[in-house]
Amino acid sequence: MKEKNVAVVLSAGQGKRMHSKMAKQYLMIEGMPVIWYSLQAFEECPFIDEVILVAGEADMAYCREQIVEKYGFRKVRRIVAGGKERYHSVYNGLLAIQEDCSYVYIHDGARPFLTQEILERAREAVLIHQACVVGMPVKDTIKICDEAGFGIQTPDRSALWQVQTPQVFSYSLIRGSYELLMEALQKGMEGTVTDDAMVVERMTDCKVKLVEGSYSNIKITTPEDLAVAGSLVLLLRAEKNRKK
Ligand SMILES: Nc1ccn([C@@H]2O[C@H](COP(=O)(O)OP(=O)(O)OP(=O)(O)O)[C@@H](O)[C@H]2O)c(=O)n1
Ligand SMILES: C[C@](O)(CO)[C@H](O)COP(=O)(O)O
Repeated sequence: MKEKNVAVVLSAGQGKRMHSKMAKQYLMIEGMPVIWYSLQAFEECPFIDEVILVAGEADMAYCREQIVEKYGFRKVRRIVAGGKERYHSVYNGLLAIQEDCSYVYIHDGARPFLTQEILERAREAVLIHQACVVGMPVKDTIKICDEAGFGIQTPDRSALWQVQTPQVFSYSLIRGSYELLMEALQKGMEGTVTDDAMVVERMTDCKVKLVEGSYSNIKITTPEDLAVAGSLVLLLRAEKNRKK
């Protein structure tokens, strides 16, 4: 069977930490919306066949007209409504994928600096391991603190990675893991779910391989990230022109 790769691009968050009127994924970086950069990476990637865009219920028409149609993203086959938390949005994206899908590339729409090199490394890893996440070794020392804000433990930094997206899985593995998660949550399972790898870690025996991303593959979360992103776009553009 031919390998079929589908990207689920998440754009249904409210961006509360950005404190802007407009959701952060639609704010501009050097003339283009944040989400444009994320979608463009998949549009340019030769092995991604289609994209499911997950948007806020109130933003679905905006996404279709002002993002997908305006910029001509031909790989976006469906725009589906997200949910309250990131994992609800991922689940809705997964439900929209057809059964003939081989691998799913889940990506935060608010991470605009995804490169073709990262996508290639992720593909190599998922073909071997069935589950991988992009990330980078942490640069700072990390403290675990108590409720009063005192450091109580300093984990060995050499074993710590900061995790990014894309997070890539065989379709059957991630779909099955999310079905189990939804069942467990209904039965009262507690705890936060902040990425997709932890769903696979909790719900299955499958090990998730860490793949080198990039320190530039930042998530736009707070206002200073937007300023950094503006500088990064200019820097990466200059680098690209130098290589030509
Ligand atoms: N219910 C949600 C929450 C988040 N996301 C998406 O998941 C990515 C990462 O989430 P985060 O940075 O936490 O975004 P927000 O939830 O929008 O931010 P905040 O937590 O500050 O409100 C973003 O692309 C966001 O649009 C989503 O699709 N659905
Ligand atoms: C998935 C993720 O991008 C990994 O860093 C991140 O956890 C999602 O964003 P959030 O800020 O934790 O909701």
